[in-house]
Amino acid sequence: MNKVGLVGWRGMVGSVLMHRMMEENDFAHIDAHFFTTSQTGLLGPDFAGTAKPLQNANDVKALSEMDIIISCQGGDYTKSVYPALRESGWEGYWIDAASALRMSSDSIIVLDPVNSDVIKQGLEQGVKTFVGGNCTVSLMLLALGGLFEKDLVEWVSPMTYQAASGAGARNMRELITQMGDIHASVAELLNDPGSAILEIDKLVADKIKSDDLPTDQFGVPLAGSLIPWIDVPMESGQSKEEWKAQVEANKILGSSKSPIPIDGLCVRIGAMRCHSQAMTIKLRKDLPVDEIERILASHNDWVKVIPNDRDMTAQQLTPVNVTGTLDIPVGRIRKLSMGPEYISAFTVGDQLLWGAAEPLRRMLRIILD
Ligand SMILES: NC(=O)C1=CN([C@@H]2O[C@H](COP(=O)(O)OP(=O)(O)OC[C@H]3O[C@@H](n4cnc5c(N)ncnc54)[C@H](OP(=O)(O)O)[C@@H]3O)[C@@H](O)[C@H]2O)C=CC1
Ligand SMILES: N[C@@H](CC(=O)OP(=O)(O)O)C(=O)O
Repeated sequence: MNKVGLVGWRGMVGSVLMHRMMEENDFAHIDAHFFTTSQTGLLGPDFAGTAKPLQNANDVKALSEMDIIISCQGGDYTKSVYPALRESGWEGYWIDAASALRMSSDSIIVLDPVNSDVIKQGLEQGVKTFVGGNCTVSLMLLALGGLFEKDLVEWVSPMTYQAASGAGARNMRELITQMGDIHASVAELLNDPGSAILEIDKLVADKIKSDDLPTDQFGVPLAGSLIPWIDVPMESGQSKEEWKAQVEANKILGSSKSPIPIDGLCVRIGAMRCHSQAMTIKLRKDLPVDEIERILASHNDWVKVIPNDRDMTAQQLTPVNVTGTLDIPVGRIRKLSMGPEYISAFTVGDQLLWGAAEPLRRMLRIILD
């Protein structure tokens, strides 16, 4: 059985990965070894049967005994350990959730329902480094996979509505704390049906702007507000999250030599773990909406076309409906007034499942099979 080293298994992404690996019985196919950067020697988890002491995730020699390593530990860890591991002569498979190695020429960004051909070819050519894509990119490609596969997309402008989880576990906690503090500041007035809504609104606005709302993680209030900037600035004026859309999507699709333009604004909103995206798409030709829907729906097992109907949209095309599932609903598909080749679409996906953990465990199974 292949020895598989798991690093970052107790973090947020890692925990979701462990849960999915248990659901899919992945541990029955591997000899799992658990590593840590901070708890070496403590008893590890029992996902794979018997719990064993945790190994040191910075010990290159111990890592080099693995056939496959999956890391959800983050980019700093990858940057510090991966080069030393490869320099030591290790030729195993490295599967990573972090962005650090995504754009390297010797890595492949994995999203097998969309790029199984690129993955297969890479494996045949001896590629050993496989990285999960940025969450918004993977979720967009799963939703629009049918149109990309048939080369029907001239360009896409995705405008995102990204959940707090993308910024990390502490940010999720901060969002909930902000929500609670805001509610607490007007709880008495809310309980009084005769109270004036403008008074409540003023107190809420004062609370959100006040220094006592916790903002250590996001830097500014998110509850009752939004943040139209994610990640660091690029010279182009894009945020790094916006820059990733085109470069990563085209690398996944294998179209980097003549890239499809993909660009829009990325916005953090007060959702918990589902990213949503409103997309303007220019098609290469005028297609009827029902044909577009058929192409989208038949691309993979997780995409689900939601008819452009008010009630169905409000019930099904939401973070609340999608959270904790692998579903990729896509709806609001209609022609835009700019012309017959212009369509809108809206999609939602769980950014910890298809956005982070799921492509990694599927890559593991592809290597094992
Ligand atoms: N959050 C996201 O949406 C996405 C994240 N990623 C990538 O995954 C990386 C990890 O992200 P994420 O899972 O959110 O990070 P977390 O902060 O949840 O976990 C990272 C590591 O922190 C250590 N840690 C310290 N204290 C605790 C604690 N109380 N509970 C759990 N872990 C603890 C663990 O390492 P140890 O056991 O060694 O101490 C853990 O593996 C990111 O840096 C990013 O590169 C990729 C896609 C999406
Ligand atoms: N940046 C994403 C989450 C993430 O971890 O992205 P990446 O894997 O590209 O670093 C967000 O904030 O929603």
